[in-house]
Amino acid sequence: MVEPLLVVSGLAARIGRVPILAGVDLAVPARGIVALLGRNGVGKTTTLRTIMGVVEATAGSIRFADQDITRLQAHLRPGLGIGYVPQGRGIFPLLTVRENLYLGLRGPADPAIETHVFERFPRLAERLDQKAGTMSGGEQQMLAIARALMMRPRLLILDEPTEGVMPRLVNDIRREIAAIAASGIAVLLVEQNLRTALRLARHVVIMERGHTAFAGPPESLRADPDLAHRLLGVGAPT
Ligand SMILES: Nc1ncnc2c1ncn2[C@@H]1O[C@H](COP(=O)(O)OP(=O)(O)OP(=O)(O)O)[C@@H](O)[C@H]1O
Repeated sequence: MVEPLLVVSGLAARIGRVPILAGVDLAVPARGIVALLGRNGVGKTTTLRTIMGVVEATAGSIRFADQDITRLQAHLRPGLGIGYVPQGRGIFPLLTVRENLYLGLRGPADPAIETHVFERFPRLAERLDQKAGTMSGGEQQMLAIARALMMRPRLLILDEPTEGVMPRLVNDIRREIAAIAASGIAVLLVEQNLRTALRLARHVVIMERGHTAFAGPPESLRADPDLAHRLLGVGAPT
């Protein structure tokens, strides 16, 4: 059997002295979207930050593309093909759109990727010399996703990409995420909206107080409304 692209097993982490994660298990196949859900504060963001190496794993393992990266330095992880769009986007507001886009690249951009990114996000191509901080939240989110795509990731990790985005752009962003996944990039998505997550994802992982409480296809969650209610505090998913 082919190993999934990302495999997180028994992951534990602390912030300061406080244990935040204890027993996170999740797997992301090479194709499709995996949604990571859970109530506020259960540790979703900390899980993503630990995968990126910004938070140190105190136990468990992280494997990416058949390689153990649990102890790999954080700055080397994007180069393996892991794109990360953090919660709050991580855009540099005083730099231009162009400067933000090329920030992470070591050498010149691949023209094919540039074309692909600008076709996907034409608004950015029109605003290359604009200061990123003057764009709307949704446009900044698109910039953050575009910046991650410039590095040709095999896996794109998105932390609540529609948070703080005006409703008009929320659907655009969701459509782009689906299109990115359809283009063959694996996606790990933290998403607050259960319906959206179930619609987009092929696989759902739900966390509860620092560990994985459920992992399965969206259908299992739809078939068990009590589970969704218990773990997410929401009504039956449709
Ligand atoms: N810098 C920090 N210092 C202390 N505690 C923190 C820090 N960052 C996160 N925590 C705590 O760690 C726990 C997990 O936080 P995390 O942001 O990973 O959760 P989350 O599931 O992503 O929540 P949300 O949906 O609110 O973003 C929370 O209880 C939070 O209060």
